Amino acid sequence: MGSGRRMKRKQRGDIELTQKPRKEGAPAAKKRKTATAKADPAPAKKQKKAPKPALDEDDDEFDVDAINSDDLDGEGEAFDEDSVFDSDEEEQQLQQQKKEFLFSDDEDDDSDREERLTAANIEGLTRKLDQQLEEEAQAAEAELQEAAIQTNIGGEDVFADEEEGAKPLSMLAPDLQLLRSRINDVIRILGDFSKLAEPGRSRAEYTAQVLKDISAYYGYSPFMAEKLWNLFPPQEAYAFFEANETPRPVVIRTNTLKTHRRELAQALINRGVTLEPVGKWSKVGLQVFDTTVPLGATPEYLSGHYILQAASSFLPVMALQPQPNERVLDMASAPGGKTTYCSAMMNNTGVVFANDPNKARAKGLIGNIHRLGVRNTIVCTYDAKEFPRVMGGFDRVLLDAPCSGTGVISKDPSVKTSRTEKDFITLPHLQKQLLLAAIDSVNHASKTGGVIVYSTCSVTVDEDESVVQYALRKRPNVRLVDTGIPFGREGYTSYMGKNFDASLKLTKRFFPHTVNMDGFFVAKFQKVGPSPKDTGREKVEKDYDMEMHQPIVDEDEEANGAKKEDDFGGFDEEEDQDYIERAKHNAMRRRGFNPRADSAKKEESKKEAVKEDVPMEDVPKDEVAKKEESKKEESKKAAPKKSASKEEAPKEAAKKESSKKEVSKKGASKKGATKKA
Ligand SMILES: C[S@@+](CC[C@H](N)C(=O)[O-])C[C@H]1O[C@@H](n2cnc3c(N)ncnc32)[C@H](O)[C@@H]1O
Repeated sequence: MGSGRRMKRKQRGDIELTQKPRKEGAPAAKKRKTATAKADPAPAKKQKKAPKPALDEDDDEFDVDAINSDDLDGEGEAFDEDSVFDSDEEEQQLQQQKKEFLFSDDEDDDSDREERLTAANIEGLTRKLDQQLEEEAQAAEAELQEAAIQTNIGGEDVFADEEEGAKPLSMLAPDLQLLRSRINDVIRILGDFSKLAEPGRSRAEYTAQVLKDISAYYGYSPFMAEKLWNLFPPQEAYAFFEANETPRPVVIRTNTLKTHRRELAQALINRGVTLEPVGKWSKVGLQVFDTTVPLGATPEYLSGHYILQAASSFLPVMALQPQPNERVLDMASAPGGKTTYCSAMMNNTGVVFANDPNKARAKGLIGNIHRLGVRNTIVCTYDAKEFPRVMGGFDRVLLDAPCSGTGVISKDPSVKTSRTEKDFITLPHLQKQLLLAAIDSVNHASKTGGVIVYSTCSVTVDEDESVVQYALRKRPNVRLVDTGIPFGREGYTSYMGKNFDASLKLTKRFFPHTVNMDGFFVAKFQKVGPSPKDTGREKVEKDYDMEMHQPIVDEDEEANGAKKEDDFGGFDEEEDQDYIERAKHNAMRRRGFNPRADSAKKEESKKEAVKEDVPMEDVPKDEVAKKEESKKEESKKAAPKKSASKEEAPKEAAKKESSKKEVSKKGASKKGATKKA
């Protein structure tokens, strides 16, 4: 079987993030066949059976035996060769799946208990598997035929068509079969260059050829093809490009504010949805294999029991680990998959500031917040670079940064051609600014947190490791810590001649071809000291700490107390001003604002008020005296001018006289009203 289809099959089934549906302790070795499949290909049908997902937590690998059996270079990682199932083993496994369906990692107290899948779900799953097997058998047949007709590009003579005077392939409508075959050949040669390369041909020539073919075959701009190619050894780059051609599994996140995963699974199974837990690593995710109902319109969806959310999008929140009663900032939050997950993890306590400057997207965010019954969120629409000037002192900050989207090409193929070199300058620039703002917004002295998580759905080093490296350099008061995510690949510590801090290996990369998730990057920082260059920011953190250690007076009690006295006494603004101020103060604290910052602002504006012409009762008495003095001075100076414009003077005087009357009338009626009451 050719590499392409075998990998596709793998993406559908073999490399999946779902938990292995076998009894705890059953030998893991059962699931796969090994390199014999390569050396001595079994009949296609046999090889293609049993695509059931089976991935342990550390299965961050993929099958490239289809391409080349050589180990990966550089980082010493090897491709997972044993991805092909033996038909007998498959059968056993299938039987076992039918018997068992584990919700062992469910969120309830009986967390490791095995639960049986309902008959309906088994049936659905089996039907789906049968269908897959059927499709794969057909694909294998087609591939055999295809192999039989492949004669004109063969062996290692990958430059043949260019040289023999024939029109280069690039000038013809692309013959996909030929391109694919040549890509395969060149990848194989690059994998064992000294043995397989044509004498006199350089590696660069082969690379240029394969990049041209990849651009044509998969539809990337030459720039993007090269950028992504450079991330991996040749065999793996090929697997990456292939994986971008197939959609990732549909995953939903259980909203634990409203239901439990087991209940939700049962409800959806009853509606004809075939699903299973997304993997041992998540207690809330469900992978959907098949559905007879639209997942965005079920009663469970509409009543907020789940949200459609890519598995990769769980990861930054899992790394962030927001705790109940904390104060969290989600800097770039729309449409809110991660915000609402934070709220669920915090059990609707504390406060999450969900920020996104894109107002149209913020509407979607608000919609999700309402639908999912989230009540601890404040939505704001700042450019996140404005933080922490807007507010600081957070326990945790999530920056799920705007990015080029090179990790989600299967969802948005326009990324293949729309991104230019300029994007990989401007986006990292913005990401660096945002990450510094995220760091400076966190309270390093937070008793529970002091954590910043930076994530992107891009796989380019410019937007990931380079940004993190920049932040480490600019903010020595943060250090990288383990993300706590049990799978994924370590971040790069060196790339194309650039060396990064050794701690970069604590960051995590996720690739479509390794874990069958969207490409993603996650870095977790711990803030260990105040931001050094900005004492103002330190003060914000100190102020916030002091505020948080004073008891919050219950606003309702206060209001009731005030009302009791108020029943017949009328509303005297001056007398109640104290209550109003205190209530405002408490309300601000509850919402996470620093009331002191506000009172500092008020002081400022009082000073301003002296300069401007504002009502005297709003200005402190000594300021009033000063103001009176300066007014007298001013009127002395202005006197000659006034007499110069004689015609204006009477009108002005009349106006002032009538406005004085207005004011005194209003004052009288106000006093009268108070008296009446
Ligand atoms: C990757 S998306 C966020 C997805 C979101 N975290 C979720 O899980 O649903 C990036 C977001 O960054 C926002 N964004 C762009 N520029 C920004 C800026 N200067 N400050 C804050 N957010 C920004 C975009 O509007 C976009 O919604």
